[in-house]
Amino acid sequence: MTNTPLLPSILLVGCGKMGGAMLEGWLAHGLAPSVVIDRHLAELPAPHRVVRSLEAIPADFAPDIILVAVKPQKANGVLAELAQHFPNATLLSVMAGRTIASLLAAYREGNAAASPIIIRSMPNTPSALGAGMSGLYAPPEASAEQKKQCDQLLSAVGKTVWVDQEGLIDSVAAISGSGPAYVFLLAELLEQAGIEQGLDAPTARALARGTIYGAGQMLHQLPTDAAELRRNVTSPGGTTEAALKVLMASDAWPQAVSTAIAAAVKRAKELAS
Ligand SMILES: NC(=O)C1=CN([C@@H]2O[C@H](COP(=O)(O)OP(=O)(O)OC[C@H]3O[C@@H](n4cnc5c(N)ncnc54)[C@H](OP(=O)(O)O)[C@@H]3O)[C@@H](O)[C@H]2O)C=CC1
Ligand SMILES: O=C(O)[C@@H]1CCC=N1
Repeated sequence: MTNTPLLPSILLVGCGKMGGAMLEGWLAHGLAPSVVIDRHLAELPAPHRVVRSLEAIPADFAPDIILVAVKPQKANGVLAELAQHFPNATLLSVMAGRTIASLLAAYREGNAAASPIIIRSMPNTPSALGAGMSGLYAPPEASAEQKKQCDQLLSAVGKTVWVDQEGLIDSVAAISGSGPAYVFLLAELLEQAGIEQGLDAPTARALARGTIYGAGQMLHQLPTDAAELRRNVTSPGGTTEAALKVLMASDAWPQAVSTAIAAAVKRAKELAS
């Protein structure tokens, strides 16, 4: 554990791939005593606790933030239960698509008098390594302190940006929430293409992964535009130019990426309720 100040205390509901990735980062950072509701996790380092159900949460536990990281389609039941235990909670949702209005309606199914503040976020799995990229949106009724606590949590595991319209969280989901999957697909495809071109599998894998890591480091560390970094690799009449003529044809990557991102945003809107 580092000497940095403790992060806000949380009740983490849903400790799967995304909840688990963030928890890994937070535990490395120093989290105020927190509780995770999970059916699979065996234990957590003290003073944190894992419980199997809401009923098992210590009666005096009052988390700063309830972080909901279950599937958007499966949230209603647990939201209604949470509303009975924590009617005026600050909720941080990482669920793709689910709107604040739909989350509030589900909360009030469990307790009509509940009045939670719901902030939406869209993190990504590199948060497990402290290299996350998250977008957040807070409604006007959220206080500066509530926004600060949510930002602290996500800043502890990477970078954050705030958007000023709730609908833009769906765009964030399509770019950076899902984004690691696009990069991992590129790694898979580069590796396969390397094998097709005669490399043995471990060599193709090392080249593909090492290249994405190195290019990512350049994007991370240098202020240079991506387009200029690309041009710096592209010798006139050389190998890169030959490959980019294929990839940059208007009906190739430019169209495919734009269409793919639009499909992700459309899916987020379908998950709204
Ligand atoms: N994966 C990603 O890269 C990202 C995901 N998200 C969002 O994160 C959320 C979770 O996604 P992901 O982690 O991939 O999904 P997972 O299925 O890996 O995780 C969901 C977890 O929630 C648990 N769960 C379900 N119901 C309850 C409950 N009532 N109480 C406690 N735990 C419960 C599930 O347990 P069980 O398996 O036993 O049902 C599971 O462990 C989604 O809303 C998604 O939109 C956001 C950004 C990125
Ligand atoms: O695929 C999904 O719906 C979630 C949200 C962003 C990444 N994973």
